[in-house]
Amino acid sequence: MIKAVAAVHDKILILDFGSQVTQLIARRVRDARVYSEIHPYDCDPEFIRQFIQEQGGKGIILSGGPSSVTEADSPRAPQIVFELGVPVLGICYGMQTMATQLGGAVASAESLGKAREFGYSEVRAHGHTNLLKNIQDFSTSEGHGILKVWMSHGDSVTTLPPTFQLMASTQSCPIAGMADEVRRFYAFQFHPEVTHTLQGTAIIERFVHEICACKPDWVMGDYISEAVEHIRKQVGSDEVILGLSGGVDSSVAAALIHRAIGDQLTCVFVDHGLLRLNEGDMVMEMFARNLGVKVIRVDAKEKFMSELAGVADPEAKRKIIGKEFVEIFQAESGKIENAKWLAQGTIYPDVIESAGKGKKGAHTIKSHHNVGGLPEDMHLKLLEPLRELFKDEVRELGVALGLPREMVYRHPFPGPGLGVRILGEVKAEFAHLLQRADAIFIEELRNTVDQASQKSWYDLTSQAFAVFLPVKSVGVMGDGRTYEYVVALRAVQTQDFMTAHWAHLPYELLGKVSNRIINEVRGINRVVYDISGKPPATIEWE
Ligand SMILES: Nc1ncnc2c1ncn2[C@@H]1O[C@H](COP(=O)(O)OP(=O)(O)OP(=O)(O)O)[C@@H](O)[C@H]1O
Ligand SMILES: O=c1[nH]c(=O)c2[nH+]cn([C@@H]3O[C@H](COP(=O)(O)O)[C@@H](O)[C@H]3O)c2[nH]1
Ligand SMILES: NC(=O)CC[C@H](N)C(=O)O
Ligand SMILES: [Mg+2]
Repeated sequence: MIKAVAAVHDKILILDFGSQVTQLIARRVRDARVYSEIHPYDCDPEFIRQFIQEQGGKGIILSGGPSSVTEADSPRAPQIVFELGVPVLGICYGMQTMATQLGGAVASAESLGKAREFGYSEVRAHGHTNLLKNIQDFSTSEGHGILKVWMSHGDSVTTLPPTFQLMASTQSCPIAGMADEVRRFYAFQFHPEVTHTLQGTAIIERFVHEICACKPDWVMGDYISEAVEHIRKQVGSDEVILGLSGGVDSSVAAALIHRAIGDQLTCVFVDHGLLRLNEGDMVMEMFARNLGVKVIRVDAKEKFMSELAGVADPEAKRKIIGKEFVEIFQAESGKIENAKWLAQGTIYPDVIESAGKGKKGAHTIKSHHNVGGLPEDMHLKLLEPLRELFKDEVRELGVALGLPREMVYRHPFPGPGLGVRILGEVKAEFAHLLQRADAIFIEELRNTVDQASQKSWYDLTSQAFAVFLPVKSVGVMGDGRTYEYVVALRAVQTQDFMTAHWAHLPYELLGKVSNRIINEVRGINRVVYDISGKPPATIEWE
């Protein structure tokens, strides 16, 4: 979250022990319209004291994490967390360290002779703590409340700390929740922050609104004014270059930064030859019309194509594209006096999927060009005001900033563009074929309205595009033999782009798109539809 926040909001401190889903805790707290900040578990105790006693902090949440409290030197919460008199919620590792620090005991699955527990579980909610009262998914014939939750742990609390009572249990995890209602310390072994825990939002809302007594007063309008103030402080009188793609994120970042620093911002739009059909002209036109921001268009088609020639490996291509982008940004910044910052529309999913930097044990799925690909010696400082937001929040912010709906609700388009949609080696010839096939697909999605919802299939899908497969297959057209390339269509539905379903497009629509592509794009004689979800596939093919 933006750190320079006025003390007027009630807020929650989240201490991060390195979980993959810590951001989701902040997300759920934000959904409850309460401001929160994430800080590392080992931050200065004096910072924590000030946060709580001087800046409106009303409660603390301890995240999960990959360590095991049973190991020597594993992380602990600063003791002050338990001494400030505010409510504390421990989640998974957060529960385990709370138990350990307050006099309970934790053991590993191995030492207990049990299996580790990952995924769906049903938890019995015991007693009537203030946190869980009347929150349940269903109740059993004996009248026990049951919560459907998501678990991900090896260790478990085996002895409650003195003064704690049992709050939840499962067969395999007898202490799945614990509470000390006098001190208002609560903890769960399961993860209330993930959407698979159906009552998770209700639990987090109960914690922040009722247990911590935070006012639900955090809205996008505040986000804007606080982000604006923060950007002004950070940038001072420096000039800022922003990588503008015409996509949602960089457009919203541009509007936000422009609101903060006006003409100190110059946007750089790179045409790398791997954009959608006519995209370059459209982006320039859209910006001139809507934003009143300075935009420079850089034609780098030849440079990108020559650097990519002969390279087939997806990660290698991504790294080259990332490097070329930065070189252009550096070169452009050299032309502007006092340009010291590179702004990008990086959002939270880019950050997690790319590297999970600073997160022990996190895997790199793919290097998003704007995160993994930046060189060490870049002389520009990074300004990324959307780095902790999810896509739907970025859209909400865009609307609040007054951007037109057509811009804010466009499907995302990856920075490396068709470079990761032409499998293997990128060639200009393939890019031309793909641009036309893709444009037909998008046009038909826009023009086909679903009767039930009265929405177009473009609006009913989160992202849709064509992929070029560099394999040839045999066909017959006009009695003649063809031997040409294949295009795959991809359309997905997703909320946060972290997981996605393939879209069940109507057969008639798919049929029409296939017909048009094969008839109109000479060089393609076969169209297939991708029916893989994410996971196990990803949205893009590379
Ligand atoms: N052609 C481009 N020219 C300049 N900068 C770009 C270009 N493509 C991507 N970028 C930079 O990389 C960032 C990440 O790209 P990404 O595609 O994730 O976001 P976006 O294009 O702003 O939004 P969307 O996700 O809706 O496509 C952008 O915010 C932008 O700063
Ligand atoms: O700006 C970007 N630079 C990249 O390098 C990149 N790779 C994937 N994407 C977009 O991220 C979302 C998730 O995509 P994946 O499921 O393929 O990882 C989808 O929306 C993808 O289009 C990128 N965006
Ligand atoms: N998700 C977590 O916080 C896991 C905590 C701890 N590493 C365990 O396996 O039990
Ligand atoms: Mg984009």
